[in-house]
Amino acid sequence: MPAPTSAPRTLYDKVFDDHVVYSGSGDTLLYIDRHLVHEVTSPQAFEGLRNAGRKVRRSDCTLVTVDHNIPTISRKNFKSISTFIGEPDSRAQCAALEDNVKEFGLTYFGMDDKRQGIVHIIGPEQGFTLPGTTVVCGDSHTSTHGAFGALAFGIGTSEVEHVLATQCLPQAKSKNMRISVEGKLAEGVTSKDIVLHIIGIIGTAGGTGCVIEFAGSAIRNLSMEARMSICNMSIEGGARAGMIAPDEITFTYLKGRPLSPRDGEEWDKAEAYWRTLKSDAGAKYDIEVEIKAEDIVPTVTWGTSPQDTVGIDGVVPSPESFPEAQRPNVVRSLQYMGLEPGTPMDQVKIDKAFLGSCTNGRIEDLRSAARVIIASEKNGGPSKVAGHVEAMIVPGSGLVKQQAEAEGLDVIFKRAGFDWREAGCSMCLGMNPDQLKPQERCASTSNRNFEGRQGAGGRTHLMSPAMVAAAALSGHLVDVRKLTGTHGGEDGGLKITSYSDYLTPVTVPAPAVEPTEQTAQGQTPVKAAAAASAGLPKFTVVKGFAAPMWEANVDTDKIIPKQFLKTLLRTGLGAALFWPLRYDVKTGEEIPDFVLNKEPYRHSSLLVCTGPNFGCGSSREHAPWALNDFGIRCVMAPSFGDIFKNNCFKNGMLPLELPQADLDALYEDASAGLELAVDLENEVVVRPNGKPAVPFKIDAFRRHCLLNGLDDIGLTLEHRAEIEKFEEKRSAVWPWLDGVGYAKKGQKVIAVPVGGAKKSATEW
Ligand SMILES: CC(C)[C@H](C(=O)O)[C@@H](O)C(=O)O
Ligand code: SF4
Repeated sequence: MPAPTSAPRTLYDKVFDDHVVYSGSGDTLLYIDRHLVHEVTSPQAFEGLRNAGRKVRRSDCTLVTVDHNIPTISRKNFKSISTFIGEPDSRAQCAALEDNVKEFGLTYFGMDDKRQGIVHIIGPEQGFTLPGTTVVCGDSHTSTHGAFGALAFGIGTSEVEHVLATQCLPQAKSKNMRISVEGKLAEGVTSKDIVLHIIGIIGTAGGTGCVIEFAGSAIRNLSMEARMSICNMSIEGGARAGMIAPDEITFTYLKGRPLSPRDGEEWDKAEAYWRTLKSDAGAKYDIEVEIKAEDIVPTVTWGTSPQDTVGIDGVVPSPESFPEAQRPNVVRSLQYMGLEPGTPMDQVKIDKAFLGSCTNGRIEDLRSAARVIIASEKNGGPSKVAGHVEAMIVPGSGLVKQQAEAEGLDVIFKRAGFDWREAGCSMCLGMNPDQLKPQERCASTSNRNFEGRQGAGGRTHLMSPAMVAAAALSGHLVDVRKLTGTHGGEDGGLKITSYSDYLTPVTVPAPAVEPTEQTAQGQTPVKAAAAASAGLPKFTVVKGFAAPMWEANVDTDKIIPKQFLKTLLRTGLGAALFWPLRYDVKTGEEIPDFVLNKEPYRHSSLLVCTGPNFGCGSSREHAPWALNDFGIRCVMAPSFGDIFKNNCFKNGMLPLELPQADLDALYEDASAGLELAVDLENEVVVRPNGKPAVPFKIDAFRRHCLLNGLDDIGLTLEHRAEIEKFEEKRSAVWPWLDGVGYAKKGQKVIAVPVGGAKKSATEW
């Protein structure tokens, strides 16, 4: 551990420092307290463990569920995944997860368990997510958990394997960014509007390389649910993570949760530590953004990037209102969205409404939508979902559903014509049967409006749960305040009446299951023989044609869309690389103009993109796998999405950041069909015809690993002694972090009943 410094530190600095296992010339090795696992990004990781003969180091700190692939229809007749999930690839992925949790002995909330839900909803709900912890998941929206003052970030599948095997991750320190939102929110404005407004200002690359701390009075006044919605979308702002300092609101939320520290001495000790988790006065931030709460109005998106935001009182923008370089993107977005510049946003008609996802699938989100329905009815507005609209409400977890039903919210929704579903990711991503049809337009509480995100050709407008409810009732996007009235009041007029005026709220009884002690340490010793590196192809010189691209913010949904994430393999994705740009959605034919469909670029081994933020969005390692499988081993761009960049390194690929002028020159060479050579040994890109080479510098440790094809799990395991020492200290200083789980004392892990044969002893 480094000696604590006396210089003022940020919240992020503090949590980072408290998890340093080892700090050498390369990356720092960080200890990971909590690992959440879902079915999409884990099969190849478990396979990797199996192949290397490795075990899961801390099953007591690992929590697993299914969420992305599962249907959200009634589970009344649920017997098993294999009979319930119709789509073969989805079924296979979920079945693989169930086999893996059995084989590796992990705590799993399956479809017959009320605690199942979207991975980012269940962690906080269970008290698995705690202040001051490091939390990871093979999923970009792991940033959600930062709402508790945790350092929580998305990782790729290779890193999932790394954490399973070692409970550690090599990490470089990110920059500190603070976004302060001061003042009082206007009526009808919610945390979703805050975060959409922020992303509209900073852009989807605004937080690249940073951990954002959200601060200011408007943030401090938010509930935990609202804070989670904000941190959730830090990733849409390009950041590695978002954090909010824990306070009384956090402690009250956590008290009594199944995996929270136990009341009494343990809780007191934990709370005393948590109270130290705030930025010191005078702490330095690399970037500061200040936002006035009163400037924020109910906000919606008009385009195909989360930064394409506009107030509901605004109009669809025209390409001319953007800097010239951005215009082609804007034109493409408008075309995709089927929108005419100048159209008032509140005249945009919708076909579907979706309330759910890890951004807004929590109980408060459902309450907020229910209030709008009641208020509208009271004010003589629409009380039923518009005739041409299909609207669905998908609780984020079985427990959210149970709570909502206890409060009678389901009755309000069903009476108004909303479809009331079971927990899952649902239409946020459309990896399951809930999807938009081509050109269908959806008002959605999710977090991404990328092309094809909710279904091929589907059109997504992001907004708050209150705004989605209002749009569903009105049949078009609308200012929620038109339905609720503008009565003022503490929560922006949305509490003009309460659902409880209609129905008696019932509180769901506290969980019966107590967290129990568990033999965490040493239960999964790593065999020395197994620690040997699995090895990667060496990266020395890669020479060949370079595909030229100019687009900004090429997101991973574009590199490899959701329908290809159901594979259990790392290979075979090359044919689907850039699917939405490469093939016609309707006919499946190649689009002749797309670069990879032209000669000589069908044989590219390099890619030059002049637009920034390549690989932003989701954590899917499928993106570098697809590039690799196609034959592209190096992407050159001005900047990269953080998780994508890491994922490339983990696959022996080089994401090369270069200055704009150099990229422009390389783009020209590439466009002329000339070959380039990336020479890592000498750190130069060699250009054709004797043109001056482009020099570059990459981190020495990364370079060493690439040149030698080193698998960094093996490298981490060389620090076994330091890891064990850290674990000893962790048990002494933060004892509440050990032995979480649902096992009875003496039992190593819970036996998970897969397929509903018998109820888990831990069901509550
Ligand atoms: C499937 C997963 C890799 C992905 C993510 O990382 O975000 C998904 O949750 C998403 O929202 O796109
Ligand atoms: S963003 Fe959507 S798909 Fe991704 S984890 Fe959240 S709900 Fe699931």
